[in-house]
Amino acid sequence: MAAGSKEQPGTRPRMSVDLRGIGVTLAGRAVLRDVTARLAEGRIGIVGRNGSGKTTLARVIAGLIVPDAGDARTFGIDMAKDRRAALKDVGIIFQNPDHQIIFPTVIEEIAFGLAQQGLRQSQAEAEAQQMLVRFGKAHWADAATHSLSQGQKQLLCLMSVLAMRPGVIVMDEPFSGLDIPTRLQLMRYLDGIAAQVVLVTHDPAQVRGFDRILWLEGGRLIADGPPAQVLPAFEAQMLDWGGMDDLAHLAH
Ligand SMILES: Nc1ncnc2c1ncn2[C@@H]1O[C@H](COP(=O)(O)OP(=O)(O)OP(=O)(O)O)[C@@H](O)[C@H]1O
Repeated sequence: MAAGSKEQPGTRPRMSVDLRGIGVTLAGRAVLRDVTARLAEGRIGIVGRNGSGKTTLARVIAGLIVPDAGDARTFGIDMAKDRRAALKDVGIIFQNPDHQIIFPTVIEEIAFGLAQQGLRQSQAEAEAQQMLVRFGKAHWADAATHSLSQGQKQLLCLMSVLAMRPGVIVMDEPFSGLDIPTRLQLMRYLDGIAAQVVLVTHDPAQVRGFDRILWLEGGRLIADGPPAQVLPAFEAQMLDWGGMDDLAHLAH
């Protein structure tokens, strides 16, 4: 684990996810409504209840969903229209690593994205091996991906995305299957990377040290600000709703 291997802050790219009036309707239901935010900070947390629209917003940012209303740009580019730019500039880590991993061995999985970016296979595998070394997992190279635990698969997804050096990494509940030491190691590692991180979570503890928090409720942005301002209100509201017996307050 190379938690100490911080990249130079100066290498951090100019970052900007620009969301203007984003609306998404799925199966006839408004899932996101008029979400506007310009995200220039290095660490952004998106919090909200089940069904509040967090994953949908993460997918819009990554260019995987075209909004029905509004405009979404990352580094000035509409990632939904320019998949080549999206592949280069935006990394996404899904909630379920089984939806992401496609290759039989670890080294092939990490090398794939690098080859897609234009590296020769031998070069891609050499860089993939370096990424494994960085995480103290050189011995995983030939391991069968299906034999990894859920947490190990999440780590593999993270290494695959980091290897491609995206400007923005969008992570949807990336720590859900991880034990505490692995989660802490990964969070420490994330602290040191140059890319902008947009992290979706239910758990305020995971984003307390972040620069900015977006709170979604019913597809709307109901709070947007520093963690010290947004998270206490979010936690109080969650406890309040959690204490109610009226299930109508649960997400749809
Ligand atoms: N493909 C789809 N078709 C229809 N409805 C969808 C689709 N995807 C999501 N939804 C609905 O949109 C709403 C928001 O879903 P989303 O996954 O964005 O929420 P979330 O905040 O990430 O939830 P969770 O915390 O449970 O992962 C939910 O009510 C969900 O049922």
